[in-house]
Amino acid sequence: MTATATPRPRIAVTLGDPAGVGPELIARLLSRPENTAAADIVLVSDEAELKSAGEDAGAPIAYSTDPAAGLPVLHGNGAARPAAAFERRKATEAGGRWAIANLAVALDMVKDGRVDAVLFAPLNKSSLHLAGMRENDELRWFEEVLGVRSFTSELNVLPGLWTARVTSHVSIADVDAGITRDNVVEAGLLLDRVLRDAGVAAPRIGVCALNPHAGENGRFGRHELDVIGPAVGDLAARGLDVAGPFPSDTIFLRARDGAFDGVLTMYHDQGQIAMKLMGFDGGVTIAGGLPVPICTPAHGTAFDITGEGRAATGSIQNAFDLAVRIGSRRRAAA
Ligand SMILES: NC(=O)C1=CN([C@@H]2O[C@H](COP(=O)(O)OP(=O)(O)OC[C@H]3O[C@@H](n4cnc5c(N)ncnc54)[C@H](O)[C@@H]3O)[C@@H](O)[C@H]2O)C=CC1
Ligand SMILES: NCC(=O)COP(=O)(O)O
Repeated sequence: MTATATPRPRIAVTLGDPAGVGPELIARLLSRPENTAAADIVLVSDEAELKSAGEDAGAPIAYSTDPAAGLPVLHGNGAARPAAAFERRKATEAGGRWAIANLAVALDMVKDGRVDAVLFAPLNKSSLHLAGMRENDELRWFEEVLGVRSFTSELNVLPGLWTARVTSHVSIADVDAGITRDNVVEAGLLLDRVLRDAGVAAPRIGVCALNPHAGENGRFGRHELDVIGPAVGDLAARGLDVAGPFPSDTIFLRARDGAFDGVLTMYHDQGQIAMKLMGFDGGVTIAGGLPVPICTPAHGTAFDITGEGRAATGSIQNAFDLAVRIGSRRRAAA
C-alpha cells in the first residue's frame, strides 16, 4: 500500500494591527523552520513591516517575492504606507487601515481559491472602527466581503474542546434579542459541522443556559423553557448528540473533564472566561461558517507588552497549526 502524502496547504498570513504584538509573533512563528516547511505561506504585508517585525522579535523574517525560492512569499497590499511610522501600543486609524488593507488582499485570495486558509495576527477592533469599519468586528466584515449570508460564529478551540457562540461582539443589552430558537439551532449545527470537519466522528455538544441556574424553572427568566430548551430539542431531532441547557457556571467543569467535545455558549464572556482560564496560552479563535478556515490567536493585541519580547507564542503557533491541518484537509478534498 502506498502512503498518501498530506498536501501542503496554501496559507495567507497577515501581521494584524501594527501597534500590537502581532508582527513580533509572526516573526517568531516564521523563525521556526518546521512552520515554513508545513505550508506555502503568502505574507500579505510590505518590506518595512516585515523588517520592523523581525527587529522586534530579534528574528529577521526570511521571505522572497519569488514563489520558486521556497520561502514565504511577500505579497503587497496595494495600500500607500503612511508617511509617519505606525504609533505603537495604541489604537489608531492608520493601524486599522493597514490591517484592513492586508486582510482585504487575503480575502481576495480566498475568493479566487488561491489559499486554503488564512492566519491573521491580532487585530484591534477600536483601530478597525477608527479606520471606518462599520461592522462590529472582523467576522461580520468577512461575511460582507465574502458574500456569506448563512450563520457564522467565532469558534474557540482548546485541545479537545471547541465552543461556538449564539451572540458574540454585541452589548450585553443586546444579547437577549439575539437568543432566538433559530439562532441557537444554527449555532448548534455550525458547531457540530466544524467538529466533524476537525475529525470528531460523533460530536457531543453541551448547551449553556442563559440565566442563573438555568432559570430555576422559569423563576429567573424563561429563555431556557421557551427558547433554548426547544432549540436543543430541534437539534436532537436532527440527529445531533446534544444536551442542555445546563447552568453555565458548571458546564465547563464537565467539559474540562471530557463530557463534551463542544459547548454552545449564549454570549461572549460566558465561554471566553472559562476557555481563557483553562488555556490562555494556547487558545485559538476560528471564524466559523466561512468558505475557508480563518484562524487567529484567542488573545488580542496586548498593547501593554508590545515590543518587550514577552508575548507568548503558544496561541499563534496553535492557530497556525490549525490553519495547516484544516487547510491541508480541504486541499486534499478539493
Ligand atoms: N485575535 C484577535 O484578533 C483578537 C483581538 N482582540 C482584540 O484585542 C484588543 C485588546 O484586547 P484585550 O481585551 O486587551 O485583550 P488582550 O488579549 O490583548 O490582553 C489581555 C491581557 O493578556 C495579556 N496577553 C495577551 N496576549 C498575550 C501573549 N501572547 N503573551 C502574554 N500575555 C498576553 C496582555 O498583556 C494583557 O495583560 C481588543 O481590541 C480586542 O477586541 C481580542 C482577542 C482576539
Ligand atoms: N479578532 C478575533 C476576536 O476578536 C476573537 O476574540 P474573542 O471574541 O474570541 O475574544
